[in-house]
Amino acid sequence: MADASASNAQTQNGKTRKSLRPLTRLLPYLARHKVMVGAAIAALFSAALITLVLPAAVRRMIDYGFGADDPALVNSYFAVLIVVVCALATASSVRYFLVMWIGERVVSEVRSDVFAHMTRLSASFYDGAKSGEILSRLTADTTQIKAAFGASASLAMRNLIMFMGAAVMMVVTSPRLSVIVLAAIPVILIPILGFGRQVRKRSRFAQDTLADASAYASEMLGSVKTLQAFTHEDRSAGRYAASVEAAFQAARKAIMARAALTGFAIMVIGASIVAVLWIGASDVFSGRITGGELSQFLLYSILAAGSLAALSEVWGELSQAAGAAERLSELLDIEPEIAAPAHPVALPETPRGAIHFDKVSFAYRNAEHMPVVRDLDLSIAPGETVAVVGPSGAGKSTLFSLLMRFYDPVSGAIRLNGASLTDLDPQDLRRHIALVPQDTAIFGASIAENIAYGRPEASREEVVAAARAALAAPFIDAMADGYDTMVGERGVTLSGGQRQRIAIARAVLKDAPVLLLDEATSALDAESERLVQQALDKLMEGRTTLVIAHRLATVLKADRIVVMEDGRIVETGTHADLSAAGGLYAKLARLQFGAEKEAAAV
Ligand SMILES: Nc1ncnc2c1ncn2[C@@H]1O[C@H](COP(=O)(O)OP(=O)(O)OP(=O)(O)O)[C@@H](O)[C@H]1O
Repeated sequence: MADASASNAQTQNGKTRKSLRPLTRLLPYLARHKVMVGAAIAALFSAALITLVLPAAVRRMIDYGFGADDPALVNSYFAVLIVVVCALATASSVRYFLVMWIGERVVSEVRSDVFAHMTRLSASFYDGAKSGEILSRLTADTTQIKAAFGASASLAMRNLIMFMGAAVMMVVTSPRLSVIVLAAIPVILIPILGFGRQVRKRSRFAQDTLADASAYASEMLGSVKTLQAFTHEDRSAGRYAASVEAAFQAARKAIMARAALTGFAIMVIGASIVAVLWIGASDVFSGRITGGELSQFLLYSILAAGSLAALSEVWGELSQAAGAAERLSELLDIEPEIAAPAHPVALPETPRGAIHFDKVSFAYRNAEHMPVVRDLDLSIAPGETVAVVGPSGAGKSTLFSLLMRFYDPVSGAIRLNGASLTDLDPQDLRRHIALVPQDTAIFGASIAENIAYGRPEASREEVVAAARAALAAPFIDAMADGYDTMVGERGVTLSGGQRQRIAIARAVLKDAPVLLLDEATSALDAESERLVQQALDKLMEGRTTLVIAHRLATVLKADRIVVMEDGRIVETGTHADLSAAGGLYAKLARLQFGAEKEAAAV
């Protein structure tokens, strides 16, 4: 799989980038707005053509208007000029509106598509990706594309039309002088292409560096308390500054290449204009052309030169946007590993869930040589509660991930209600499972919205009922705005016990037949733990429950205890059986629950 950082490295060597071709990826977005694009092109053509009329009008004024010594004629020329100027103003403003509209429209659709795509990528992609870097692609790269599709593309087209029109008119006005000017064009164009490649390479590098810096910033700001606790302020600031500096240096090089390109273009163009004036002036003296014709020619050559200079700048910008489009394409090209099959089986509905692990083996992709689950067989009857215990790193949470189909087993099969998970639509599967994780994700929204995450269409009454069932209602009612209280980003304003009860309320609302509980006791005081335990007991009633158990109360209540070690099930039975057997469970129970027993005895 091409993870984000690996693909950076792959494209940084420049092999895959030679042209503006990545921009073609965006053409389907333009195709959705054919009318606006057509109107923009029409406005663009009109504005360019009107501009091309101006020098001819000036020439007629000089040669006939002033020469004819007829004020009425001069007046009519000026009147026509005003009309031309009005038409130019209208066409230009319409062009500006349409072109900018298209830029904004396309980029908002690209952003939505990239985000939607990212939400579907599998867990294994995120194991190796940096969310900050992806965020940078979503914002910085799309902004560059907006510039390209808005201003730059229209500038390019306008200047191309202007250049071609002006060049034709130059030849019409004076073929002799045109030869001098047109001879300079290849001298300008060839270096432009060379510089363009340089700019593209360097700006891609600048964007990549910036994305790395963003990834670092978002990670550090996300755990700012740890950062401050270890007094890493200066070190982190230094590291970020160094990344930003590297991005600046890369950008500086890109700017230098562009500056050199602009200077070079202006020099060659200016020199050829001076040469034209020189020769043209002597032609006027010798009567080969009129003063008006020379003015007209000069205006056209200035237009042509201006367009060419603008084109060289636009080429740089479009190249930058091509780099950005390429980075986004890389993201869009990553296929989710876990996807619904072409013809997903509908999950057989039974009141509760029956789960089968059949010779399941699994290793994480980034540690393929280290199987985390080995040849595991486990059947859980509908409505049964199975407690999974085992030392840290035994593979307990991985079992949950496999059941939610965040990953697929390397071998073996997992079945829910008799259907293999790989035959199901993952969304259908996950609708049947409620997960209460160890570390609950709380979002920067209201308490009610956070609970409704379990079932977004739930009514306020249902949310309140779920909060009551999860014993979260008392602390929510005590808050200033009750269910409308906004919690800080990632729920920083809630305590550990409160967060867990919100997670339980979500699961209550989801009302799924299978419940996966990852117990966490470390964050809770005795009172909160009692409340959380009561809420969980209620939630487990009548559901098939798989619980990673850390509490004695849970294992005592479970129908069966499964003991895992090194990805294998090493013991199965009840608390009494396993304690008597004197194996791993007896040892774990002594260590883990011994203190609880003593506390209970006091
Ligand atoms: N995303 C991942 N990528 C690579 N390895 C992982 C990943 N998640 C977990 N592991 C590894 O898999 C092994 C099992 O982890 P798992 O979280 O399933 O254990 P656990 O029994 O739930 O442990 P704990 O009780 O400490 O939560 C560990 O060695 C861990 O390092």
